[in-house]
Amino acid sequence: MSDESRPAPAAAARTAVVIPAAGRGVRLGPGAPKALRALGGTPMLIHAVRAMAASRAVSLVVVVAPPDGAAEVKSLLDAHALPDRTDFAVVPGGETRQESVRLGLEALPPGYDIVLVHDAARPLVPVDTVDGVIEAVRDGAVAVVPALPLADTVKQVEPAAVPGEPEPVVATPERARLRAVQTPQGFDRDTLVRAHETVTGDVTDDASMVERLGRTVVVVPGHEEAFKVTRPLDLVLAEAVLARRRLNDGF
Ligand SMILES: Nc1ccn([C@@H]2O[C@H](COP(=O)(O)OP(=O)(O)OP(=O)(O)O)[C@@H](O)[C@H]2O)c(=O)n1
Ligand SMILES: C[C@](O)(CO)[C@H](O)COP(=O)(O)O
Repeated sequence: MSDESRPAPAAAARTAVVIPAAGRGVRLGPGAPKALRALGGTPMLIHAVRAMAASRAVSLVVVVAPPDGAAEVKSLLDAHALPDRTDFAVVPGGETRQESVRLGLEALPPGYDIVLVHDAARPLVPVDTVDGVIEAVRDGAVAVVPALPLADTVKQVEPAAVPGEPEPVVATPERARLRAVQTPQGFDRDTLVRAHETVTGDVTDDASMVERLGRTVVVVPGHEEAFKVTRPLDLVLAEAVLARRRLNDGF
């Protein structure tokens, strides 16, 4: 079925979220798996779960835990206050983000027509961004990514033949047409499942798998606070954003 002929899901279509949280966090440095590290005294994963459950449209959250950490993640979810209206499940993840997302998708029960995929490593995404993605899928898009314009100019390079040597620039893409893509990414469930069943090779996000199916992916506004905690400085920024929120909220 083409994008044009796909009927928009009913406004009542149920939405589930898969949270890949099985990464090590190598770029963040030594320590516990990244999703379990503390942000403002609470594991990053719990912030991400709360950010998804903050949307009234979300009725199920499936967390994809580090392969040997499913029991620990279950205990964490039990130990933290989470909304009653949302169901939670935990499954063990895989070697790559792609594999972890696939394992999360396989754990989804029937009855959820819209699926979001959200990095545990983006703990501070605001609920308006989550709702904006869901609304765009409800309006008929098969794949939706939140994204921001770039502040830096981007160069395409020829990787250096010898590591450490200067890399020759081969092109400067027009910045006005580039976007930095975040999560949650939102999908028509059948389309995302097909993408994970058929697309092979290295990809860094789920929407690019849908692109490879030849389907249209659309962009909605992302948010500065939906940044990914990847390197140590990102954790400093996340702590500052959280402290500002707590000050503004008066707790
Ligand atoms: N095998 C993997 C690898 C990554 N992820 C998840 O995918 C998200 C985005 O990945 P990234 O920020 O790259 O996390 P890590 O893989 O943990 O980071 P690094 O590459 O620095 O090790 C994270 O929530 C991470 O837990 C996952 O579920 N399973
Ligand atoms: C999915 C993602 O967060 C979109 O920006 C990103 O591609 C994940 O990349 P990473 O290599 O796992 O950090």
